[in-house]
Amino acid sequence: MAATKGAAKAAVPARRLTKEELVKTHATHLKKQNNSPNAPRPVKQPVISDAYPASTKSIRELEIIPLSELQPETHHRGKGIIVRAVSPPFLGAGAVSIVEDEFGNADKLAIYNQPDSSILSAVPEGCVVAVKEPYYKNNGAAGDYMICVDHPSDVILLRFTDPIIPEALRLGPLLKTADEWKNAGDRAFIEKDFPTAVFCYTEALEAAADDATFQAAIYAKRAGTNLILGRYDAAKADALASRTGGPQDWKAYFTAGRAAYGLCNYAESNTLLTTALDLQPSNPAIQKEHARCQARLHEEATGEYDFAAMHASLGGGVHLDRGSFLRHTRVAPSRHHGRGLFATRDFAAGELVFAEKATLMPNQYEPARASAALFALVVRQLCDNPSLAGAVLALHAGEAADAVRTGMEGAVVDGVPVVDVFVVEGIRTKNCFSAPRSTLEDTRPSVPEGWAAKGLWVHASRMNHSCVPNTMRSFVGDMLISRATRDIKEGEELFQQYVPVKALPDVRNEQFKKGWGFECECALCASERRSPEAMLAKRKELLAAVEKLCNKKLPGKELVPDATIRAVDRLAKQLEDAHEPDVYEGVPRLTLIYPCNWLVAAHRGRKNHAKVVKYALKVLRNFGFKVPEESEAWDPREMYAKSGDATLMTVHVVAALRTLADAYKALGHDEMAERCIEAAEFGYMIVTGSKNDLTTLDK
Ligand SMILES: C[S@@+](CC[C@H](N)C(=O)[O-])C[C@H]1O[C@@H](n2cnc3c(N)ncnc32)[C@H](O)[C@@H]1O
Repeated sequence: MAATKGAAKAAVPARRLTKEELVKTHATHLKKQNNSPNAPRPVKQPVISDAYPASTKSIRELEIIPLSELQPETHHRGKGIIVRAVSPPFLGAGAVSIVEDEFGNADKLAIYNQPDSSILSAVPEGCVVAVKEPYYKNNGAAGDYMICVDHPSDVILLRFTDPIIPEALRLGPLLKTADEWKNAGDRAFIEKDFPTAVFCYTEALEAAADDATFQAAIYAKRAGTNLILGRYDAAKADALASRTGGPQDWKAYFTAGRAAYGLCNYAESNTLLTTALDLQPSNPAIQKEHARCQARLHEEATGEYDFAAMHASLGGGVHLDRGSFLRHTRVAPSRHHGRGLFATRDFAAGELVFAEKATLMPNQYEPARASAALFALVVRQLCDNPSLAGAVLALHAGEAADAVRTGMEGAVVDGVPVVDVFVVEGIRTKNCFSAPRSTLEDTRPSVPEGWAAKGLWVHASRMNHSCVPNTMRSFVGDMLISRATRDIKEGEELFQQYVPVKALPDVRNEQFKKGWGFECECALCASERRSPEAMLAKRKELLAAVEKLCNKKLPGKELVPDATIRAVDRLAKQLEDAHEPDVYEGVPRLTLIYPCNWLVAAHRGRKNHAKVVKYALKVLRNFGFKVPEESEAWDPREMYAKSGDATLMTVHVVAALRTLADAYKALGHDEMAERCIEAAEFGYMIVTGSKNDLTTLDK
């Protein structure tokens, strides 16, 4: 049954462009193509509202139809086509080729979302492909149509000897002997055309099916090539297949160990590298990899990281060679939604809860490109390393994307894992985090906003959102660090803020609803829901008025006039009075933070230290913290541990504490000043992930 999508079902078109017309136009496009190998290729990111599932059938179960039977705007369910590329590809967001079938019908084939590691990312002229359950669409102009392949697993590169290829499309094998294929593979390898090298070595293996020694050598070559391509599953399998039982097997174990390392499977890597080392105890390359693996296992077990070294290494790349420390947290059903992350032991405020290396994070910090780069990387990983697919595919994808799941995602059909790009995009949007190169650097006032990579951390992704969360995440390169913002008990659910929360409860909940499909029930949102509409309206009105006034005169180099300060103070007081004590007991008062911070800055400019103290304390209170009294002997860390379960930790808390310290110092209250600095530094560790002094805040 053919299924139409969008426009009403059209019949077979009366006229399509002829092969000559197609080839001629294609040739003009090819002339304009940017052939530079380093030219960035755009990514066609799928639009979830157009979602359709990936084919889950083998090409051998489908009815093969001629191109002439394709109907526009139709998904040809139950059918397939087999075609040969008769042109070089035009490479843009996809690879567009002119193809023909066994009857001489020609058409345009656009293949999207193939990883660079696949030959099909740039379909070579002459190769034969099968497209499963093709989607055919009009290209705008009359007679101009295109077969459009979004899911990478919907197109299969056929081996030249595959009996499914119709007689008329057969070229016969280009090369005949195993040696010829091996040599072709070696040539491709030298030219750094690794996908072609893998293809040729595969043909060589087939051609030498009876020669185990020859095969072992080819497996070793293919293992090395797959390792370079980042196809670690295949590299490991090939390496192990290259074993002969002799002393030279150390090479097989060494390659397999490096492949397991690439999969971040350090326990398995350690076993394989140890075997390699047993066979070649004095080999320095194995010793080095083995030591590296031991270091990862140590990090996984202890959570001991040299954060200063991690920051220092960022110049050399953002993908840090570190293990993930996850062992004191676990994924379990949550009463808020699906599954959540839970503490498996007590944590003190400030402690490292977990640290996770990105499952996937492209080194792309340009805001316009970051999302597409992550999407492409997830697709690539699912195609290239099926063993990692489970953890990614298990993530929540949102209702729209979940609706197209067939349950076959990740299953290998026709030799490739089923990859559904709409499910991938759903997973990306619901689970990715924006990551600055370093949160520490990001707290500098001079850093431009919005410069962040997008990445996927499958463990951290399990955390549900709270506006007053008990953990806070930060980044160093592709490492996500999660620290406790207050004391956490064993068994407690862990929460994080998905995005910096907006002050008004209706505005922020609208954002959650739109972005993630939920309404927040954290202590703050639950409290604020108890406040009548009229009070919310009053707070909104006062907030708008005070913001307008504050924005007219931002405290900077010039002194703010007394009259303006008095007016802001009056409005801030009214706004404070519009917070019902029973509703806001023990929870933040977010609308008050902006005017209070403004008043801190205005009074600081006038060196009115007592007023700075007054308003900085209010800022802390408005983030939900119990503020220190001068008369009390307080341990600075208690501010985090003993302020209740509804505090909101941000860098503004650190800044307020530091300003408070300066004001106390100016007033001659040295002890309070010292304690505030200690509290600020402790808070800065929570914010940035590691111990740092406060100097970065000024740069
Ligand atoms: C990154 S996932 C979090 C893990 C998710 N609970 C799971 O089962 O995989 C994001 C999704 O969790 C849900 N979610 C997160 N925080 C929530 C909360 N506070 N209340 C209700 N649902 C929430 C939303 O459906 C959101 O799209």
